[in-house]
Amino acid sequence: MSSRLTGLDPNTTEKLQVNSYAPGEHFHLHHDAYYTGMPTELTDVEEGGRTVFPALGLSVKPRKGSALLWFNLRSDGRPDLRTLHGGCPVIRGFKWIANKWFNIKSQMFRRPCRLQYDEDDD
Ligand SMILES: O=C(O)CCC(=O)C(=O)O
Ligand SMILES: [Fe+2]
Repeated sequence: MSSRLTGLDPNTTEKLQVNSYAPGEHFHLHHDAYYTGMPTELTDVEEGGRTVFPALGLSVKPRKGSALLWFNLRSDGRPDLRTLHGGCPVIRGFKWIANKWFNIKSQMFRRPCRLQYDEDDD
């Protein structure tokens, strides 16, 4: 299912990773080394638990059944530093997410390294 949504090669993915956060729990700001992750929200959270991207000015409220997809690495394999993100503390309720990680290996045919240099990539 996730390879249909992402258009990526499903052969170099990690096993589905399920994480839960109780009230007060959070995930510090970080960059992920996988090519892309697709956290899928398994629950609605009463309050808090947003996923935030401070460099992009984005904050996303967890909603049951929704998935977030972004590319941590550029097509040349270097990290895209704009993807710094974290999970804000849950205030009320519980947050459960399932993460599907795609490695960059074998994605060169689906998302080839571009010949054109794009300044937006830096
Ligand atoms: O819980 C979140 O909103 C973010 C989770 C995350 O970034 C991760 O699992 O790598
Ligand atoms: Fe992450």
